[in-house]
Amino acid sequence: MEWVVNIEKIRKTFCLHTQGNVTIPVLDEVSLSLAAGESVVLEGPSGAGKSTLLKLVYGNYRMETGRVWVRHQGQVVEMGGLTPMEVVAVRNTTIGYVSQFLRVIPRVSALDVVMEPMLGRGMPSDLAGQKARTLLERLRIPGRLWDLSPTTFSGGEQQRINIARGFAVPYPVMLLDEPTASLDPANTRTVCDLMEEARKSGTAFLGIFHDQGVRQQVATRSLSMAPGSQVKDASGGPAGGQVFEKFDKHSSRRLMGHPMEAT
Ligand SMILES: Nc1ncnc2c1ncn2[C@@H]1O[C@H](COP(=O)(O)OP(=O)(O)OP(=O)(O)O)[C@@H](O)[C@H]1O
Repeated sequence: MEWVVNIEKIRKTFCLHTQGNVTIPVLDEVSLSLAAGESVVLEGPSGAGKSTLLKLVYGNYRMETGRVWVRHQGQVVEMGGLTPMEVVAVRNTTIGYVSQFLRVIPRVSALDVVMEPMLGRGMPSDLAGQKARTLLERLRIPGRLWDLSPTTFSGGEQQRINIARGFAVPYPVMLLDEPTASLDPANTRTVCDLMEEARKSGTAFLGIFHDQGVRQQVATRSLSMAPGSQVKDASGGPAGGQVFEKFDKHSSRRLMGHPMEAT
């Protein structure tokens, strides 16, 4: 199937300039492609580089080597080669990102935070308001909070505002970094439902979920990231990429191999 994101041999090492130039190698020639309607879940121990990989795809970090190709409005673009304005354009229409933390803007109401991406795409405000209310209801945010700034909301409430905002408009690609971290089971189920609805409409997900039950529910494919792992393919030889273990939900088979391989 045609990819929407193609990560090609990316390498990332952090250098802590203020701490004696200590270097932290995180990603070593990681490759992965993501197709429309797929939900790829990244697994691996803390520090394996899962969040770093998402941030590289989103254009937050620069990679040392490698490329992140993205299909954006009929063109193929390479995230590392874009200007900041071009990165913003890709984020507005092609790649959505939901982390566990809401960047709260003081004095902007929860309803406005959720409506903003819809208004940004030209949706009339009455329709945007209606859709925002539906999302807030689905995510069980009490109506008395809708007109308040989320500044004082609980961690879980802020996280649900973030999710409502993230799912307010459709994106071909969504990056999810622990979006259910502080949620109760009912709201976690709602997030899984929102993901499934979007996936069926063609959204490709690349996500991190520490809850194994959520991972099993949402993944169509799982990739295991091993920090500092040797570079091997399924036959044990060099593959030019970090080892990933793949689990194909539909075939219920465990596969070992290079992540660029088709599943
Ligand atoms: N901005 C940064 N500057 C320096 N080092 C960083 C930075 N971001 C991440 N790291 C380091 O990179 C490594 C990978 O971090 P990352 O957050 O990607 O791991 P993770 O697999 O998402 O972990 P977790 O499951 O704990 O969230 C860690 O050792 C971390 O200290």
